[in-house]
Amino acid sequence: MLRRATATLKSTLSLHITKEGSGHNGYRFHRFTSGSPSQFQEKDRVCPKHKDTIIAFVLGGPGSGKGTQCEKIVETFGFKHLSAGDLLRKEMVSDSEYGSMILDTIKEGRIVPSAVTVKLILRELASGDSHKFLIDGFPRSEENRIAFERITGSEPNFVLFFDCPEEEMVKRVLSRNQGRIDDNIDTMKKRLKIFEALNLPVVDYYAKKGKLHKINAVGTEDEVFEQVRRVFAQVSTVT
Ligand SMILES: Nc1ncnc2c1ncn2[C@@H]1O[C@H](COP(=O)(O)OP(=O)(O)OP(=O)(O)O)[C@@H](O)[C@H]1O
Ligand SMILES: Nc1ccn([C@H]2C[C@H](O)[C@@H](COP(=O)(O)O)O2)c(=O)n1
Ligand SMILES: [Mg+2]
Repeated sequence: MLRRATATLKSTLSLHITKEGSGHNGYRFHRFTSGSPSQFQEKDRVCPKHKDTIIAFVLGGPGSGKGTQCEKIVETFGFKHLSAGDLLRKEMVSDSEYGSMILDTIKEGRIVPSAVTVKLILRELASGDSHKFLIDGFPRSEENRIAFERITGSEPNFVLFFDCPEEEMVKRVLSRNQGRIDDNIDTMKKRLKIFEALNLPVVDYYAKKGKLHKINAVGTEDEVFEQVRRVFAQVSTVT
């Protein structure tokens, strides 16, 4: 039987979790004592305890269509969608002490420190009773990946990668029209460089582990989703 969460997330970079407990979905919390991911120890772990927990990371360059496809996956396969970018934007406009740091980082197309992003993701993983998660736009770097794996002690079940030519990504971002501060050509150029330098190594890492499902992101939304559907049919037989 699942117990009610009693964990309190203290709003600090050091990710202190002051009480032990578990969420409806079985995420257990342990006491955090350290600040940097490299300092996390075995006892600091936040573990998915629900035996059927499924975590899929959703990767791809800026504008490759991650968010669009995640919405379709939610409708069709009932996953909970966590967008790291959306969580950071929400945190940015809240009263958070990290607000201005997140704003500056996103404007410059850089990556927010993992301690902040992982904390926001863990909070979502532990809330509600879902146990099937799409984590969109994360990990964006090896630092993100290592922090998540150290803290949760778990790896994604599988990883989707939306492969899209730069030219197409630029076209999509510049016509997105959602008022995002990073949807301009200067920030986009920086985001593409960061994507290549920091995110592609993560993509390679999961490819080598046999967890990566590469999707051709060029085509209509429905054409792309047909490929996604095939991946879910395949993984549902092995997860
Ligand atoms: N297959 C597609 N063909 C054409 N346009 C698309 C396609 N998929 C998504 N788009 C459009 O491209 C834009 C970017 O898509 P989306 O926001 O899903 O990308 P993203 O990968 O989440 O980007 P970001 O990393 O910047 O959040 C949106 O305006 C969306 O409507
Ligand atoms: N793991 C992440 C995810 C996102 N960010 C920041 C930097 C991105 O450019 C921005 C927007 O993310 P998106 O909505 O495009 O997924 O948010 C980050 O620092 N770390
Ligand atoms: Mg997105």
